[in-house]
Amino acid sequence: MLSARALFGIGFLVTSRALAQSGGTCPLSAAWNNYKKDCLSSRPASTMAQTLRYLGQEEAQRIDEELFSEYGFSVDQLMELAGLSCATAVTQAYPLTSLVRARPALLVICGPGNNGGDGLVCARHLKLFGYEPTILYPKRPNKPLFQGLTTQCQKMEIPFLTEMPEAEMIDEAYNLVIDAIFGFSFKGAVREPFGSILDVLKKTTVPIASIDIPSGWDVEQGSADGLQPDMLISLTAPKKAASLFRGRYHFLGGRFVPPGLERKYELNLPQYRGTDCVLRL
Ligand SMILES: NC(=O)C1=CN([C@@H]2O[C@H](COP(=O)(O)OP(=O)(O)OC[C@H]3O[C@@H](n4cnc5c(N)ncnc54)[C@H](OP(=O)(O)O)[C@@H]3O)[C@@H](O)[C@H]2O)[C@@H](O)CC1
Ligand SMILES: [K+]
Repeated sequence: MLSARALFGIGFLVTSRALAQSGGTCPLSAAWNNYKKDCLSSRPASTMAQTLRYLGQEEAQRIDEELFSEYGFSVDQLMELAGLSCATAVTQAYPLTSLVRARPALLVICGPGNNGGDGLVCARHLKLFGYEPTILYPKRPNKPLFQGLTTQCQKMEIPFLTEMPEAEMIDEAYNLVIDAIFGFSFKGAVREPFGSILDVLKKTTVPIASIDIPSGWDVEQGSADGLQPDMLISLTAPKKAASLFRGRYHFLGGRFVPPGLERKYELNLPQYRGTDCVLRL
């Protein structure tokens, strides 16, 4: 038997196009809207917010290493789950029907490490979900993992830009920028070409969704004059700087933490709902 959520999903897909054209409403879309509203408005109890651990940089890196060394995961496995979480969170915060541009165009900016890899996976899933991502990937590591992810995006017919557009052009063409430039290994002053890219992003008015950490922020201290994203998707557990996030949507994703690891680091992760891979914090 199909779950209520699955029925809502099917109904949403079938009816959204017709409703967009007619401007009408129907009980099914009203039910879906209620479900969505419920997801978006369900903030955790204050006790949960108090106990969820916000990780320091070294701790986040240690957890990452343990997932691979002691728990037997591979990077591409966790990256796939992380990127899928990010794409799913984007669909919840910015559903196709809510986008202001005629085309559901998004710009995904990918950095040189695993955060950039999450961005490539996220872009691929967003394309499957009906969005039109375009990728900027200026510094590509010479490793099979990233080459494979790039090929997959190319085969999904996702265009790649050769240079960063001007801020005005981004505001005109895209509904959202996905910031997959730096994650929890970022340190020190930003080096080129990412300094110029972040300068342009700071001038844009289009919402920014940051994966794991707003890029350019110190992982623990944040950055007063840095990016101010509208959305943050914290992976595994939020990092300390996430307590300074002031945007509208903070999601937790990366539902892959084994119980022993959660206990060891006292992560106190909140309960995800049902089979969801993301949770709004
Ligand atoms: N366990 C989890 O939760 C999982 C985490 N995952 C994801 O991995 C992310 C962490 O990935 P990561 O460790 O590869 O590092 P990341 O932050 O992408 O950047 C490293 C790159 O940035 C560069 N760089 C650094 N500082 C710089 C500067 N100042 N200016 C310019 N460049 C600078 C640095 O260059 P280098 O120092 O090597 O020259 C290197 O190339 C994490 O946030 C999450 O998104 C998932 O994929 C899987 C499960
Ligand atoms: K980021």
